[in-house]
Amino acid sequence: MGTIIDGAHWADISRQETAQKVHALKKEGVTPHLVVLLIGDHPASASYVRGKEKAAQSVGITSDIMRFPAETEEQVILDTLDRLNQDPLVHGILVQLPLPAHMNEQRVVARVAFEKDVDGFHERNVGALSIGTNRIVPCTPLGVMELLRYEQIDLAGMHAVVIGRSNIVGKPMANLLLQANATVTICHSRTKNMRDWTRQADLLVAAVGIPRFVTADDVKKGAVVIDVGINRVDGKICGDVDFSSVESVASKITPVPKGVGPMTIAMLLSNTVRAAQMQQQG
Ligand SMILES: NC(=O)C1=CN([C@@H]2O[C@H](COP(=O)(O)OP(=O)(O)OC[C@H]3O[C@@H](n4cnc5c(N)ncnc54)[C@H](OP(=O)(O)O)[C@@H]3O)[C@@H](O)[C@H]2O)C=CC1
Ligand SMILES: Nc1nc(=O)c2c([nH]1)NC[C@@H]1CN(c3ccc(C(=O)N[C@@H](CCC(=O)O)C(=O)O)cc3)C=[N+]21
Repeated sequence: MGTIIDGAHWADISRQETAQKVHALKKEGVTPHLVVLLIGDHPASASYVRGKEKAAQSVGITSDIMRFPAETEEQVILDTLDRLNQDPLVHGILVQLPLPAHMNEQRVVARVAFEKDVDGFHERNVGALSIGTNRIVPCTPLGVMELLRYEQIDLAGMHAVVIGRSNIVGKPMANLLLQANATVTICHSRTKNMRDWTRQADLLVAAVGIPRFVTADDVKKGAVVIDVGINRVDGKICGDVDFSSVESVASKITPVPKGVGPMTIAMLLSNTVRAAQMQQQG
């Protein structure tokens, strides 16, 4: 039976490190400040955003949530972002996704000043990650890398298979694993005979968005399995991995909840401090 990776514990450790950095910044007269834009009434978003607010407070980061009705014109959001970009007291800006259908996600995300883009979604931050001059790295894949580091998993030479190629998770995840010298395979909805790939994985990262998509038959004995998925089934959240079957095959596995999710939030705080530090240094 595999060891369960305690994401809640590691997120706690990470937050303590971040709190110390916040303390040091405050001595220099800088209080890291995060602004979250919540547009529309996507039910999960409201609860995530409250979680972010609470976590920020716990490490001494101040935060504002700006709420906009779903029918808000995109221009209002763009103007708001322009103002926040100019405001020296704002260090981090996050636009909660998904956006209402009438908004152009790419255009909105591109409007956040890249220095304040604590999600790491701006093309400048994406480009930096891609050429290895990392600036701000997307929270979820960064959180996975931190978990692997805390668990002392040496990725060099490992075959890492990532299921999913989104800009938020799959692609940056693959880039980070490549930087850590893993051999990386990315699977997606057009991959043929996917099991042939996943069964070769020493590290398997599932970021698909389908409940319990990965089963024991997809996993090599002794593999490390990271479940990024957050799915709501019958009012409960579950991952993209069929935990009960895969647990007995994997050497280590993240649960859902209390796996990658809490690390994502911890990395948002860390990115906010990083952004404040970079703005402080000019
Ligand atoms: N824990 C956390 O902090 C976070 C969790 N999440 C969760 O992670 C999951 C993935 O999120 P995200 O990347 O944004 O999702 P997307 O829907 O943007 O991407 C899903 C990816 O999975 C691929 N895919 C879909 N169906 C299959 C299939 N049958 N076989 C193989 N690949 C498939 C898609 O392929 P294609 O490109 O071909 O369509 C796509 O690349 C979701 O459950 C989400 O809720 C997301 C962000 C943060
Ligand atoms: N601009 C933007 N940035 C994001 O980072 C972003 C986003 N939009 N939109 C939605 C996704 C999803 N996401 C999660 C973060 C934490 C948990 C989390 O902490 N989950 C807890 C459980 C929470 C619960 O019980 O509902 C856990 O896994 O233990 C989940 C999901 C960030 N996202």
